[in-house]
Amino acid sequence: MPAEQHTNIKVAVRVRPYNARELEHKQRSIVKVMDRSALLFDPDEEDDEFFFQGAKQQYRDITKRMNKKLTMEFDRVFDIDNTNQDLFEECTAPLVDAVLAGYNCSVFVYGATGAGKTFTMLGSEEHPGLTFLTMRDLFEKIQAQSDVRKFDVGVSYLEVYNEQVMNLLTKSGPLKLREDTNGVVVSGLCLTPIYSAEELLRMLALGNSHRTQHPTDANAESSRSHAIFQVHIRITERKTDTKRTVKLSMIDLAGSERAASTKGIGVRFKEGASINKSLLSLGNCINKLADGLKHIPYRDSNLTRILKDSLGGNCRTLMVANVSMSSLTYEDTYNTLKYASRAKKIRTTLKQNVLKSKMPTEFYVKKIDEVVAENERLKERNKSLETKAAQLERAGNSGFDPQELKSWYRKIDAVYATARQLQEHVLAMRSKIKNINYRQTLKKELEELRKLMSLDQRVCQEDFRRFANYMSLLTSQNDKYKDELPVWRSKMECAYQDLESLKREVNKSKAYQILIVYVKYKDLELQLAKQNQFNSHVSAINQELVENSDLLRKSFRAACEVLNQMYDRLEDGSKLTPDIQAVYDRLQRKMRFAESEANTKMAEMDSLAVNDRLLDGLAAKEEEDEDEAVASSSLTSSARKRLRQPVHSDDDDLHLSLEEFDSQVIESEGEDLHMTFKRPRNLNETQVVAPASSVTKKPLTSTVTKPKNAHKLTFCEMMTDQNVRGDSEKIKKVLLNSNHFTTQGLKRTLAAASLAKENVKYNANHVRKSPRVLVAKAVAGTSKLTRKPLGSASKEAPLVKFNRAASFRLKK
Ligand SMILES: Nc1ncnc2c1ncn2[C@@H]1O[C@H](COP(=O)(O)OP(=O)(O)OP(=O)(O)O)[C@@H](O)[C@H]1O
Repeated sequence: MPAEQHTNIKVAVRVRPYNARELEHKQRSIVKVMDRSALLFDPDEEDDEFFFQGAKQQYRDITKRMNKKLTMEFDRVFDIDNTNQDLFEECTAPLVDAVLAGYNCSVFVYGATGAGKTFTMLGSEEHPGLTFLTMRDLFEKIQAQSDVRKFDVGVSYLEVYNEQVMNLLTKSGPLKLREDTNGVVVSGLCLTPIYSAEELLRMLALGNSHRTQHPTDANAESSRSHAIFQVHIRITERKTDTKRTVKLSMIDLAGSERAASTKGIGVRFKEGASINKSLLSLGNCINKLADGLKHIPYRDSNLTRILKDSLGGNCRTLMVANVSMSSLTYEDTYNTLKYASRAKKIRTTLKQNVLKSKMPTEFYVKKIDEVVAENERLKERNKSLETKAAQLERAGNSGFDPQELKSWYRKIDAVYATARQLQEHVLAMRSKIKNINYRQTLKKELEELRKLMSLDQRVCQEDFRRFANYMSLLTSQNDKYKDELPVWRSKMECAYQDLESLKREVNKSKAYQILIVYVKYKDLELQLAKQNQFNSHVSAINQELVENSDLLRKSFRAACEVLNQMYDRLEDGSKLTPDIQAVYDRLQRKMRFAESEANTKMAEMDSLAVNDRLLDGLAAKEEEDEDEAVASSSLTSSARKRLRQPVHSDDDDLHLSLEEFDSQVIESEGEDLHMTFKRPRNLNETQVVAPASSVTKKPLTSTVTKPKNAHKLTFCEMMTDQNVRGDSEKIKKVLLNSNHFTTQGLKRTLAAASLAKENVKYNANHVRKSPRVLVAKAVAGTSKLTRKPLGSASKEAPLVKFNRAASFRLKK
């Protein structure tokens, strides 16, 4: 229990200087400040000289009343030159410390109208009053202590006007007063929480602007009400969590006045009466308190009810009595000083407020309301966050347990990793097999060439032995791979089956929507791996080709040198027979033909037009021509064979499933050389380019049903000699009538069929822009051409030759 202290109300008197009106009346001073704590009221006037007929008299003017010459003592007396800052430092700064130590404190100013109460309490911008200075100091000290203590500050600003209690901050009222165990409580008064000195001062300014003021004779800005500014502070010790609530009240009373001095009539008179009534009650209370009486008539007025705590309760109180030094306010000043003297005698009982809250219930009601509102706000926010989270969960993972999804991902990763490893292994083996096959083929061709060119049979036999050894080494290597391949392929098939069953599982799972995306991604990864291997395989084949062609070039150059030397010698020795000359000429022609073949190849590449029959025709013609040209026959034949193979465009892609892919590969092994893999157009599908033989002899029609093959067939049909030679107009119609042809196809075909010139009205732009219109114009029934079987390609020399120039013209 905190110790109680008994202390008297501190009373300070402040004397204000003369105002303009007082100076006008040249009144004498009735207050003389003796020292810091004493003053002399109505001093004896040694300087109050009496003159009669121009001469100074020894005796006083007997018509004048006797001076009171009252010496009065107070806790502090402030003379006219003391400032508000002086008052603050000496009187209210210690109170701030007391408040923060847990004591309730009150400061009220008392005095007649115009005595300087408001000037002292509120001040002006240049001379800030006690309230401003005290509050600023309070907040600075609060700030300084915030490390060790927590402060909750709330303010209220009340006005008692004509006995009615109004809230100056909200400009509302009248409010009722009631009493409870904590003392007098203002019903419906809400404390406004504040967090900085600036806020507090803003509140003060707001309240002041709402205060009732009217000019009186005594004061142009007379406050016609009592203003009570209260700061409630809850102090929580951070270490011990000890709480205490304290209150600092700053009270600016309305001026005590005599009706005569203010000359109030009507409303002003009523105001004055009311003010006087409450001040009279205050005076009574002060008197009784000073006399130590038990019954104090606080209830006589609302002002005294509100000030009950400050006057006779647990409060450290400072009363500032404002007086004017002018004899004009003689009575008021005397009364004020009398009251102040009486008040000085009042003793209050002080005790530190610990735990026991002196905050009004309204403060807690407000606080609880705030907490409840905050709670509601947080609940709402929580609800909306929960809804958002649920939405995100639904959108993001369809409400699935992340752990469950993780285990799915792990499972998918594992199955795909196995499949990928096996796929890589199988494809690598197959690439090696193809490479070895290809190398063997090329080496064989070279060997045949070398044999033809070799003159020394013994050297030839020796070389052949080494060649045979090398070939058998390659063969044994290849056999080894071929033996192993089925085992690995079946493993790969199993892995693919695992993939399929995993996909079925995924399809049935609840997390289907998420997992299917992941599975697709893994599929793409798998296909990409296959694509990369395909690229490596093509590079390896290319390398073989480069090496081989290098050898060929060297051999060919050497052969040509020998041939030329032999020719020169024969010619020099006049041994050049017509037969030899004919062979030589044929060889020369052969070389020219090779040049034209190269041109044809270039044109093919240029236009991407592929005409199997045309090539077949060329090859047939070539076969006819080559009989004696032995030296180049082998190579030319293989070249022809290669030419016979269809050059696969994207249009010829054969879409196979993974299983078909593998079975097809095995069938074709040894036949196809390097066109094993085909670049997948759709990465979700495995694609294989079947070997030429399987396309021409036994098309994989079960899975290959692309309509563009029909285009190819029609194309081939059209290019038969019969059609071309017979009726070029007919071909044109066939072409135009065929809806299997694309613009590009038509263009190429027209070029290939040398129809460009005569087909003036169907120029390239027509063909490109409106093939359908052209088709519509075509003669009906011309498409009923009989199809010739593919194998029945004419052995006759083709009449249709590729016209590259026409093709260029068309492009333009
Ligand atoms: N100590 C002072 N120094 C200078 N001027 C002062 C002083 N005290 C008061 N005054 C001036 O005297 C005039 C009246 O002062 P103030 O309004 O404070 O009186 P009041 O006691 O509040 O009057 P009321 O009771 O009618 O409101 C004001 O113009 C004020 O500036």
